[in-house]
Amino acid sequence: MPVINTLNSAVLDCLPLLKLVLTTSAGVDHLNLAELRGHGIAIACAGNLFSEDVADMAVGLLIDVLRKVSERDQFVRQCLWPTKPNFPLGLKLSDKQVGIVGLGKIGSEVAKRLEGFGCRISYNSRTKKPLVPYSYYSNVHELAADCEVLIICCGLTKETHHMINREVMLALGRNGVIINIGRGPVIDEHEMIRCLVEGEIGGAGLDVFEIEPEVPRQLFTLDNVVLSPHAAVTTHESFVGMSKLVVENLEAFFSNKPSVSPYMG
Ligand SMILES: O=CC(=O)O
Repeated sequence: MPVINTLNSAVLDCLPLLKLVLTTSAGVDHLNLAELRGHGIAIACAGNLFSEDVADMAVGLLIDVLRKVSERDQFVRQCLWPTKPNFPLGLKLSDKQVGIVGLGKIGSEVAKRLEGFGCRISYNSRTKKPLVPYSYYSNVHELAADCEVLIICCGLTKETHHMINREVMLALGRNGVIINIGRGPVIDEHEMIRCLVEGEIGGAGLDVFEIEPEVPRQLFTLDNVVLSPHAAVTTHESFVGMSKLVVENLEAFFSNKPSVSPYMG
């Protein structure tokens, strides 16, 4: 798994006084956690600060793909409405069987929202959550086979890298939709593009990509794909919250108190 890890052991060896790494992201896949912990360095992150915004974005992308919002927008802007009134039909969101990959805070917020839309929810995660009412699948392939939509909410680790592979996408099927607001490399992007081009899956809403900010040009040509530049967290409110959280973490650190949002993974 390619990780741009600027805080490698050579750099950390030159920083013997470093005691805290404070990242403004919720994901920590850009950090070598074992290395930092080995050097006795604490890690603080955005914690759950962005979860609601990211969940909103997941639902927004899903509605966009199913109801062709961006595609219809282009249709109107390109003045095609008067000449071509029969725009292809969209798909209904209510009653969809939705599989959530990663039922942490973001996944749970997505589930909560989609329950409100009348969707049926199931999920895959490392372990079954004792208190949730949704069906649990220990195997993401089986989850995909039983769902019409897969929403990728998990973080990127060695275990989740390319977890959504060709077989999983084929199991999701020709009408299946993938939404990714987790991390690009959780999906085998090359295979996803092949599946989209060949009609082996129905569509995708993507906020994250394998090698950002490079987005494969083939995706630009596909009407059943909605693209966003890793922007799920970018609300005014989340940025104000993040500024506050950074200050709180620094104040805690310099007062010898525990981090306000320690990375617990
Ligand atoms: O992707 C955004 C984050 O991890 O905060």
